[in-house]
Amino acid sequence: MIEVRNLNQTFYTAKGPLKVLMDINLDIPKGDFVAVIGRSGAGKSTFLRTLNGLLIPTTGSVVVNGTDITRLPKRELQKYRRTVGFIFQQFNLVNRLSTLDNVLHGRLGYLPTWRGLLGLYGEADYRIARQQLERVDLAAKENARVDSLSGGQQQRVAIARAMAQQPTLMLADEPAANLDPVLSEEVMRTLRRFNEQDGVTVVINIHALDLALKYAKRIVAFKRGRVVYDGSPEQLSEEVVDDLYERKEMLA
Ligand SMILES: Nc1ncnc2c1ncn2[C@@H]1O[C@H](COP(=O)(O)OP(=O)(O)OP(=O)(O)O)[C@@H](O)[C@H]1O
Repeated sequence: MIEVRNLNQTFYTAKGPLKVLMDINLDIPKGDFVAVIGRSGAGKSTFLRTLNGLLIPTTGSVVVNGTDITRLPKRELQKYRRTVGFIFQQFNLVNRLSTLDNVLHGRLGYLPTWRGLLGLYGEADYRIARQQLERVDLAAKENARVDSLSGGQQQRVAIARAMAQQPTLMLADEPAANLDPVLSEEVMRTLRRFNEQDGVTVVINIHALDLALKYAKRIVAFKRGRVVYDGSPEQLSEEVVDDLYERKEMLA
């Protein structure tokens, strides 16, 4: 369970303070699948980075299973981040390495640093990595250099790597943005499958509203740093969407 309380994020820029998140209050129960939507600059990525402990909020807290992760000592924060998978728009794989080696990177947080540096993974790490590769249908490609795979396959490798972390929370920042519509659906289906089969909580930033409505269990809409909708995909009305994307203003 994630409890976001009175979260505010202000960046102090050369042009003065920039309020990016304002008074965010959300409860995200285990196993939820949340799509965060909103216009560019609404604060979606900033919100995700706060959930991952990458950003310390200006004020407020993010309590995960009883612990406020925004004020953790470095070591504890590293431990927390081991349990959070992060999927990026640009896949963030190591191109010159094999598919399997990339998935094994998901195990690094469980290894002492020296073993990680030498790539000395244990049997269990290989087993977990191969299991995840199988689940994304890429077992046959384990020795292939990852940059020889298609974009959709690379994103599936990235998902397998995140799943190899055995995360309780999976964050994804526009994971389908660089993919064609068919591959985008495939990535969303994969995330939903892991969400349902493993009970992993998923929070995803996404511009494609159709995919958000089809695959998420819950929509959270941000407008200029505030939550303006939090509810089911079914109940998200045209009016809210128009207002969110300021469509009427744009057409006027
Ligand atoms: N570290 C930072 N320092 C200063 N400003 C920042 C920083 N990070 C983000 N911003 C600003 O905060 C605002 C919100 O950015 P954010 O990336 O969270 O938006 P977003 O909703 O994810 O947008 P997009 O959909 O384009 O990714 C933007 O104006 C951005 O320029």
